[in-house]
Amino acid sequence: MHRSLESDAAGRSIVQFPPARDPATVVAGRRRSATAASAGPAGRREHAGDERQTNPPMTTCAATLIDGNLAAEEIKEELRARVERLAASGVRPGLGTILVGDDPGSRSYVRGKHRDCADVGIESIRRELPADSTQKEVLRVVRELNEDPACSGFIVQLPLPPHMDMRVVLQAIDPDKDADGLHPVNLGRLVLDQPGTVPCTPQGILELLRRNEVPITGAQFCVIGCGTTVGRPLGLMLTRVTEHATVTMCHEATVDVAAHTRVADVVIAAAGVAHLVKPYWVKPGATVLSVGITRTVEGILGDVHPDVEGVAGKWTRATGGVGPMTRAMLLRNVVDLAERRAEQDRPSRSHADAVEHAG
Ligand SMILES: NC(=O)C1=CN([C@@H]2O[C@H](COP(=O)(O)OP(=O)(O)OC[C@H]3O[C@@H](n4cnc5c(N)ncnc54)[C@H](OP(=O)(O)O)[C@@H]3O)[C@@H](O)[C@H]2O)C=CC1
Ligand SMILES: Nc1nc(=O)c2c([nH]1)NC[C@@H]1CN(c3ccc(C(=O)N[C@@H](CCC(=O)O)C(=O)O)cc3)C=[N+]21
Repeated sequence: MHRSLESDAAGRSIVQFPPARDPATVVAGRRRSATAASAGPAGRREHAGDERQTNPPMTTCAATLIDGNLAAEEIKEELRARVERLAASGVRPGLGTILVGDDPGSRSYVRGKHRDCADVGIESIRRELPADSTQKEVLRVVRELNEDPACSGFIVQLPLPPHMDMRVVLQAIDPDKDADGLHPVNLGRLVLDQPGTVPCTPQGILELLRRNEVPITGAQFCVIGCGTTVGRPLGLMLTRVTEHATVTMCHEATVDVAAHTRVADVVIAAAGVAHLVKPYWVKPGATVLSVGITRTVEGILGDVHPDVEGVAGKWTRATGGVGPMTRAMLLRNVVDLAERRAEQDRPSRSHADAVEHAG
């Protein structure tokens, strides 16, 4: 492998891409000449940067777009039926959100979550605190929702202001009300393959793959990013015996991420680095999901370069893919929690029988 290596201030190796004689640039060159007569709209070149980093726009053999909005709508339809059944037994699920500060992105996510709740009949419980609140004040609201019988599950919108310790706040959530699946008990249950609440985004990714008939068992996955909300739990889920995928996890110290993505049947980009995955990083026909988000003045940029469309078999864009599924899975977690609680609160059949006999 030919690549140029440098070291950063911490002495870690940095790979310069594209390396001058990297074999992938040959692939990119071949693609360029093969498609020279079918150049796509000029607008698709806007983030191309170095010409050698990206393939030219390809209008032929474009990847099939995986539609997260459609799958999320199907899931919401399933949830509406479950919510109606709960309502018939006198139970209304409720989702709580705790938003600290006024980050416009976070505000917009939370708004979206409550719109979704209204859409399927889940009650919304909103708590908002100013950015300069103390951690103690946030913990008080966490405890309040832990105790609130109307709240089946809740989330603390991340990131929290820098003066707070996210771990302390997440640990204060009752694990049986942890709608995000980010409490250490639920992450521990995931490691041990025990029932519990599973984080929304990896759950949404698996659901999206299943509904779009992307093979999982035996497939080679490359997950870029091992953060707590996406990459790390996704790796755990993909390697359970029920999924049995082979997974390579990449992170900032991975020397040559492209070497791992190029051999993958499925690439999941969850690093939060705009347009990280270039077309020449992708095995032709592979499935590529864009999860990481970078907000810019021009709008949302995903971790996957738009020209990947010309190489992938199936793919998602930065929006309309994994995002709506994350929201749908949050609703599903809340309905799961409400059903579990209703089951626990119902007197068991044997107990009810015993009462009847006694009477
Ligand atoms: N679309 C959706 O529904 C959702 C999107 N997101 C987005 O997904 C992204 C990931 O979220 P989260 O898991 O919380 O992220 P974190 O910030 O916790 O983790 C990011 C991970 O990416 C790795 N990384 C960063 N830069 C590179 C790079 N150049 N090459 C390889 N790996 C890299 C980091 O490596 P290291 O471990 O070495 O630091 C780390 O493991 C974010 O952009 C977030 O906004 C999150 C939730 C839902
Ligand atoms: N406790 C917590 N749980 C989270 O799940 C959580 C979080 N904090 N902090 C931030 C990230 C990010 N995240 C997204 C959810 C939906 C979309 C989504 O629906 N996006 C739309 C576009 C939305 C827009 O245009 O702004 C789409 O992809 O089509 C995106 C990102 C959840 N996160």
